Amino acid sequence: MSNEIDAEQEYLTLLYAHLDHLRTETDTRLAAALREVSSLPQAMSLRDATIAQLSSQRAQYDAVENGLCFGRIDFTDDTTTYIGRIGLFDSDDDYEPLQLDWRAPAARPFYLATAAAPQGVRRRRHIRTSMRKVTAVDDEHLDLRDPGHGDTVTGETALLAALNETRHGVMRDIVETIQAEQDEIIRAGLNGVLVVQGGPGTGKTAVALHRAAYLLYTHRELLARRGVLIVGPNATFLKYIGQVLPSLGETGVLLRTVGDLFPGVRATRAESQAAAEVKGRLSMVDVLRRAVADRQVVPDEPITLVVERVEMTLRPREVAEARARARRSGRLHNHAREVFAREIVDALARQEADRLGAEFLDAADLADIRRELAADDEVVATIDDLWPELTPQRLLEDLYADEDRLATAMPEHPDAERALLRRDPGGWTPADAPLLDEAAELLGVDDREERAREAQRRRDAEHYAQGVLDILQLEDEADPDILLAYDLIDARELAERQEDADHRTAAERAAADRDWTFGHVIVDEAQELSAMAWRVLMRRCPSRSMTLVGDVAQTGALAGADSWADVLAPYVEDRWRRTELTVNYRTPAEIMAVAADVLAELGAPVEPPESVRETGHAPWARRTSDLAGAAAAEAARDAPGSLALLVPEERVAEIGAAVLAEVPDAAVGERPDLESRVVVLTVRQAKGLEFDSVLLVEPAEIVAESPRGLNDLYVALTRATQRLGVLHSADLPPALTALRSA
Ligand SMILES: Nc1ncnc2c1ncn2[C@@H]1O[C@H](COP(=O)(O)OP(=O)(O)OP(=O)(O)O)[C@@H](O)[C@H]1O
Repeated sequence: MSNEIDAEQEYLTLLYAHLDHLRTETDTRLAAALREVSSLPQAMSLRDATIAQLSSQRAQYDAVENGLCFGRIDFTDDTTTYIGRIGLFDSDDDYEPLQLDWRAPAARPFYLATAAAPQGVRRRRHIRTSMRKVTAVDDEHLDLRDPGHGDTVTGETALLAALNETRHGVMRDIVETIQAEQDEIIRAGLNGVLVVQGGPGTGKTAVALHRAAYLLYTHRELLARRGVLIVGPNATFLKYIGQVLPSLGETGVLLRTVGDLFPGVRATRAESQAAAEVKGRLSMVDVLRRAVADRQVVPDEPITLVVERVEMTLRPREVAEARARARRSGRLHNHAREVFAREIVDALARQEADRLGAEFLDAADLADIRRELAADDEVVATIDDLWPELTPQRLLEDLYADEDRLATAMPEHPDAERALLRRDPGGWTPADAPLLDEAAELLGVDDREERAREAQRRRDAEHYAQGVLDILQLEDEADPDILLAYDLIDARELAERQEDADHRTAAERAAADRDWTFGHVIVDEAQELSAMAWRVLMRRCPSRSMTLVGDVAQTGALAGADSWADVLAPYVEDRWRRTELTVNYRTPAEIMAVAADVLAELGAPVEPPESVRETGHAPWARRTSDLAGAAAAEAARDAPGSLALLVPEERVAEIGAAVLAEVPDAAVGERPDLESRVVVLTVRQAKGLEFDSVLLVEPAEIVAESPRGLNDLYVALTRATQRLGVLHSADLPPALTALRSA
């Protein structure tokens, strides 16, 4: 085998030499572009675009430094293909491929070929490396006639080696060992809604991220322009997965929680599960509609105004008429305010005309009266009281702070009303963000000034572009057969091209723009999203090009989903595809046997995934009257790898303090550092994460804490890659019988 390693080392060295050459070449071009100076804005804009493109290229070369090449397939016709993180080509040999990008169609047999369906592959080789050194090769012989068949298929495969590695709080890519059922999903077509249902540890997150990388590679032009959005359940999770796409050389993807999708709002405030559940209900659309309507006021009594020392009266009937007209205009609240204001001014102008004697006034006099009234402070203030211009933030803050407003907006739900009442403004919760977004849809942003500025800017740009074309025309009075710039492009088009000179990535532009629509949206832990959150995502993706990965047996949020069909019916009816992942790569069989009983008790319409391996570590349970002390002692033990203590919400403070006393660098709190060896978390925080060992504290309490407590228990049990222990003072929940007998 050492000969084989030497041979692969030689090839790998050649590949790295190519990578180094590409780096140097890019650096040289980058330096040249940076030196370029021109007084022509177009030239500078082109320069900036070149710099942006070269910098991103350079970042990609750095990103693929580790594990540049990881595979090789030998075909029965004696050809060989190397597979790696990016494609490399030999410029001295007609650009023959030296290695294929893992996403290229020709690389597929590396992931799909089996002994039963070898696809012309004789041997698949996993090349394991450390830095730039080959450390091992694992061969699989797929052609049964091959003399080497049977020699090396035993022993630790690259997959098991990857699965048994210790975890350090940061998710890694799986590009070297993607399995066939995962590959099918990663490479599924771009269009339509694809649901990936899969039990814990089946690689849903990994598949979602690799799918993003695959789609960006395959549909680069469209997706670089429109952007890809990946939605995850919380900031800790996004940090956990944040390195995977960059390690695959892809940086232009927007990673967000739903709470962060409303531009300018960071939803970090905490709230009760009950309040979040109410805010997630679809009926909140009507609640917000009523809340807006409630801000369009008709007074019970006439209003007296003093304009220019003259007393005027605005009668409820006149306001009601103005409101009816404004509502009938069909415009959004902030836009219809203009109609309302005009009607109120008209009503006051009629009074003034009557006072002065209408028969003595001509049209110009009436227009003057209207203008003066419309500019009068007291009139403006009155209109503001009756039909205020509202931001989404103000609408929600005022609603939450006022029992009467809540009662009007939610007449059928007194309990829900109480859940929403809060008097201190102090920030937004994740469940508020979809409501702010919905409110923005109902209110409309008064962007007239912004639009006027934009129109003027466009006119200026076109005017300038026309000047440039005129100059080119003068300079090029040459052969009429030669196509010139102005034959191909007009001023408007040239101006539009300059617009593209906004060199922020699509992800950066999208993050700042509520009206942005993405080329593709990927949702992880999609079962957690509320009906209101789905509305936001569907607005951001009218093409419905979406990948939704999740597990309806792991739903923890009270507003989350029990069924994919229920979630999707309002948007695509039954026009969506469902696919399933069935193999659990994380949780060993010993732990999955315990978790499967909980799943059965849950009664969710899904099968437990099958574990790909055993570890030989039996899960254990121990009763103790001192939970915090026992948990801290376990945390202090010198066990290998990472350890998560998963504890009931109510006990985080107590157990966190006890653990910190023993292990001062343990991570505890709302934004824990997952790279710490010991972490104390609630199940909500641990969703989607994994650790070498898990210590579950008082499972009965975790079950009791939420109507979805059994789902939470299922999630908690399936977080470990190696070992599971349980500490309890109360009886274990009945679903943990297997553990009891263990
Ligand atoms: N093909 C693979 N090769 C190597 N590791 C894999 C593979 N598939 C999955 N894994 C590993 O299995 C673990 C679980 O994967 P992942 O977190 O994507 O699962 P999940 O389905 O999202 O789980 P959950 O539903 O519990 O959040 C990760 O460590 C991942 O790297």
